[in-house]
Amino acid sequence: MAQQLALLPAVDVRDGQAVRLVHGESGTETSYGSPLEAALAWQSAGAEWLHLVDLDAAFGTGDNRALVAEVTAAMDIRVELSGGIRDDDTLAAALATGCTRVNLGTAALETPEWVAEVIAEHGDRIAVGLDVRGTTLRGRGWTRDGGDLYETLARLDAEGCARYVVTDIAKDGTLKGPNLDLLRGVCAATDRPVVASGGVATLDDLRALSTLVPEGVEGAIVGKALYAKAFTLEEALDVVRQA
Ligand SMILES: O=C(O)c1ccccc1N[C@@H]1O[C@H](COP(=O)(O)O)[C@@H](O)[C@H]1O
Repeated sequence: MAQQLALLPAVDVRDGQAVRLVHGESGTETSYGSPLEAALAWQSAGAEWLHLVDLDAAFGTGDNRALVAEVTAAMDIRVELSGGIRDDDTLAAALATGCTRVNLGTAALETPEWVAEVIAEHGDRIAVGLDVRGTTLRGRGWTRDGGDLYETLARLDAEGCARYVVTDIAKDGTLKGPNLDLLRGVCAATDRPVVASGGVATLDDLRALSTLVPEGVEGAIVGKALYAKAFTLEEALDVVRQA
C-alpha cells in the first residue's frame, strides 16, 4: 500500500500565544489563544505530529523556549520543533525537549559548516526548513535573502540532510493553495523526503498533495485552514487515509 501523506497541524507561538501570520510577516498575527490548548486539541483530534514554531526566536524578538518545552512535554505525539535553532545552545535546548526532530532555517543559510556538523551528529533528528520566495531562500524571520534554493539543496543533500520542510512564503497563511510546482521541483532535485508547508486551504489541496507522495512529499503542515475552520482535522485525516 502506498504511504499516506502525514499531516502536521501547526502551532506557531508569538508572545506566548498561538498565532497565524500572513506571508510570515511580523505584525500580521491573528491570535488563537493558548498554544498548549491548541496542541492538545490537535492531538485529541487524532494528529500524529505537531509542527511547533517559536516565532519570537525566529524573528529575534525574544523566545518562548519554556512554553515550547512545556507544550512538547505534554504531547504523546511526535513534535517537529522550529524557530531560532541556530547554535549549539539552542539546538541542545530544542533536542532536550524530547521533540522528534528540529527544523533549521537561518542556520542552514548562515552557518553551513555548523549545520553539516549537526546533521552528521544527529542524523534524522535534523531537518532543514527551506523557506522560499520564488527560488530564493529567506532567513532571519524570512526578512533576509539567503541564496538559491537548488544550490543549497544540493549542498545539504551532499552533507546527508535527512529531510526538507519546504515553505512557499508567498502562500503561507493565505489559504491560496499549496505550490505544487515548487514541491515537484524540489522532489525532482532530491531523493530525501519533503514536508510541504504553506497555502493549504481545502480538502482538495490535501488530495492534490497526496498525489505527490510517490514523488517524495511525505507530509503537509496545515495551519490557517484548521484555525479558520475551513475543515476539521478529523476530516483532513480521513481524506489522506482514503487518498
Ligand atoms: O512559520 C512561520 O510562519 C514563520 C514565519 C517567519 C519566520 C519563520 C517561520 N517559521 C519557521 O521557523 C523556522 C526558521 O527559524 P530559524 O530561521 O531557524 O530561526 C522555519 O522552520 C520556518 O518555517
